[in-house]
Amino acid sequence: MDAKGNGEMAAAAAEDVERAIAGPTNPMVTPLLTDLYQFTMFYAYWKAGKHHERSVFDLYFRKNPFGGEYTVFAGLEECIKFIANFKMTEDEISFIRDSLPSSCEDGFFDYLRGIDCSDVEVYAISEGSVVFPKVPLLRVEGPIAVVQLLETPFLTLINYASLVATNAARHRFVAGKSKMLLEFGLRRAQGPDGGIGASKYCYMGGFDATSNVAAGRLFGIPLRGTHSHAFVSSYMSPDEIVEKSLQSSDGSHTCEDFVSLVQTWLNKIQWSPSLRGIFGETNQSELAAFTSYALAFPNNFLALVDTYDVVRSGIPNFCAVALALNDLGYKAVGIRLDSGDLAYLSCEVRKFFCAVAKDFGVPGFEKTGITASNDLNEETLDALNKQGHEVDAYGIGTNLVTCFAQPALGCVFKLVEINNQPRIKLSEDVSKVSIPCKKRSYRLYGREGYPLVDIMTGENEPSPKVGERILCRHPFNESKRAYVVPQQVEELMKCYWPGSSGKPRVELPALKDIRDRCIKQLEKMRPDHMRRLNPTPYKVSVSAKLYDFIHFLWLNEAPVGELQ
Ligand SMILES: Nc1ncnc2c1ncn2[C@@H]1O[C@H](COP(=O)(O)OP(=O)(O)OP(=O)(O)O)[C@@H](O)[C@H]1O
Ligand SMILES: O=P(O)(O)OC[C@H]1O[C@H](OP(=O)(O)OP(=O)(O)O)[C@H](O)[C@@H]1O
Ligand SMILES: O=C(O)c1cccnc1
Ligand SMILES: [Mg+2]
Repeated sequence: MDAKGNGEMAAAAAEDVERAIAGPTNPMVTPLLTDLYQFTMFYAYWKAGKHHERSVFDLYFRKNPFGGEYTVFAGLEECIKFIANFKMTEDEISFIRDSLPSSCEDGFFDYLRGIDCSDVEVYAISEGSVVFPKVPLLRVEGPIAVVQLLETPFLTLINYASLVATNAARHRFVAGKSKMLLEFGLRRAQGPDGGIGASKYCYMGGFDATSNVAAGRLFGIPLRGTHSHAFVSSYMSPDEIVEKSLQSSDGSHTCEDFVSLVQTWLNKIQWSPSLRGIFGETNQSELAAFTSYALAFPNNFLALVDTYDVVRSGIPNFCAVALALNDLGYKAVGIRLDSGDLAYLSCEVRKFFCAVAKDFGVPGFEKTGITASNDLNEETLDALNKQGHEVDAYGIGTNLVTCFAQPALGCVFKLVEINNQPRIKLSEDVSKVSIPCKKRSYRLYGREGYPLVDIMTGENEPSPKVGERILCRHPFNESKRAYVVPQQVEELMKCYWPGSSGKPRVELPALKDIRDRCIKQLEKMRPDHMRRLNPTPYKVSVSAKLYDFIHFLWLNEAPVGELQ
C-alpha cells in the first residue's frame, strides 16, 4: 500500500499536470533568453537577501498599434509553456557564471540550480481577447528575483504575437467576413521564429490559412497554396507533356489526350460569341504549365495567370484547361492575380468567367475563385473595396507579417507591489505613470450588448455588480469620469499558473478555440471603436478608490520642487 497521504497524492498529481505542459514552440526560449540585467539584479537581490520578497508585476501596453483603438492579446500560451518548464541547466548556469563578474559568490550559482516557477502565480486575460491600453494583460506574482527573469521572455513572447494578431484582425476587418485570407509571409518574415509566429497569430487574428507548412504541422492551421511564376515559365510548349491521359472524376472513362482536349477548348473559346476578338494567340508555355498542373491536381486546379498577360493569355488558357477538366467532371478552383490593377483585372476576369458560363452552358463557372496577391495591405484592401472588385481571396505576405505599418507594440512589465506595499513609477509623461497595486480588472457591458468600459479596482474591492451604478474614473484625468450601470460584468484576469497558491488553473485552450474567441470578441465591439479613420477610443478606467490611492501615492512619491 502506498504510504502517501491524500494531500501528498494531490500535490503529486498536480505536479504531473504541470509537467504535462509542453515546452515553448521555439527551443531558443530558455531561461537565458533574457537581458543580462535580469541576472545582475538577481545577484544583487540575492546578495542583499531580498530575492524572496513577494512582488507583483503588471504586463501591459500604453498605446494601441496601427493608429487603431484595439489590440488582440496573443502569446499567453507560449508564456505558460515557458514557465511550466523553467529550469536552468548546468551549462546555462556555468555560462551565467562566466558572464557575471568573478567576484560573484559561488552560493549564488548553487541557488540558481534550484530555481523554477513553482512559487510564481500568473493571472492573465484570455488569449485572443480584445484588449486596451493600461489594463494588465498579465499579473505575475512571486519572488522578485525570479519574476524579473521572466520580464524579457514574456515581453518577447507577447509583443510581436499581439502586434501581428492585431494586424491580421485589422486586415480581416477591411477585407470583410466573406473573403478568404491566406497568410503568405514566411519568406519575408523576420527570420524563422517571425515566420512561424506570424502564421500562428495571423490565424488567431482571423486569417483562414497559411502557406507555411511547418506552422500547419505545429499548430494544425489549414494549409493553402497556389503555384509560382517559376512553374509557369519553366515550361516551353505543350509538346513537353508526355503523360497526357486523365481519368474522369467518377472513374468511368479516361481521356487519352488531355492536351488536345485543352487545345480544342481554347479554339472554342476564341470563337465563342461573347469572347470573339478579345484574344488571339495565347502563350503556349503558359498553356503547357496550366495543363500539366491540372493533370497533377485535377481536383485542385488553381492557376497563376499574370506571367505574360492576364486577359490575352492567362485567363483564356485557364478557361481552356478548366473547361477540359469540366468535361471530365472536375471543377477548377480558380486563378491568382499577382500584379497589375487588381480591382480592374478581377472585374475583367469575372466578366470572362460569366461569358464562358453563358456561352458554354457551364452553370457555376461564373463563380470560379479569384485570388489576389502582391504587396497587399490594409490600405490596398480598402482601395479595392472602394473601387469595386471581384476578388474572393487574398494572399498577403510582407506587410502582414513584418507589421510594416508599425514594427513593435510597446508592452512593458512594471512592478506594482512588493511585500504588500504598492509601488508606482512616475514620469513627466502622464501616459507613462504606472497604475500601482495588485488589481482586478473587469469589462462592463451596456444595454446594447457592447463592452462600454474596462475598470481596474484594488484586489480587495467588491466587484462591480450587474444593475448597480459604479463610478468609472480616468486614471489620471480628474475631469473624465462616468457612471455606468453594467448589464453584464466580466472579470478579465484568470489564473493560468497558480504556483503554490492551490488555486485551480485555467486550461490552455486549443488554437482554434482562441481564434473563435478572438473573432467573436471583435464582432462584439462597437463599430466606432473599430473603424479605420479616427476611431473612438475605448474607455479604460479605475474605481474611485483606486483613483484616490494612485493620486495619494503619486503625491507621496514625487518630491516637491523648490523655486529659486
Ligand atoms: N486597384 C488598385 N488600387 C490600389 N492599389 C492597387 C490596385 N491594384 C494593385 N494595387 C497595388 O499596387 C501595387 C502595384 O505594384 P507595382 O507597382 O510593383 O506593380 P506590379 O503590378 O507588381 O507590376 P509588376 O509585377 O508587373 O512589376 C501593389 O502594391 C498592389 O497591391
Ligand atoms: O506580396 P506579398 O504580400 O509579400 O505576398 C507574397 C508574395 O510572394 C510571392 O511572390 P514574390 O513576392 O516572392 O515574387 P514576385 O513579387 O516576383 O511575385 C507571391 O507571388 C506574392 O506576391
Ligand atoms: O501559394 C502561393 O501562392 C504563395 C505562397 C507563398 C508566397 N506567395 C504565394
Ligand atoms: Mg512580390
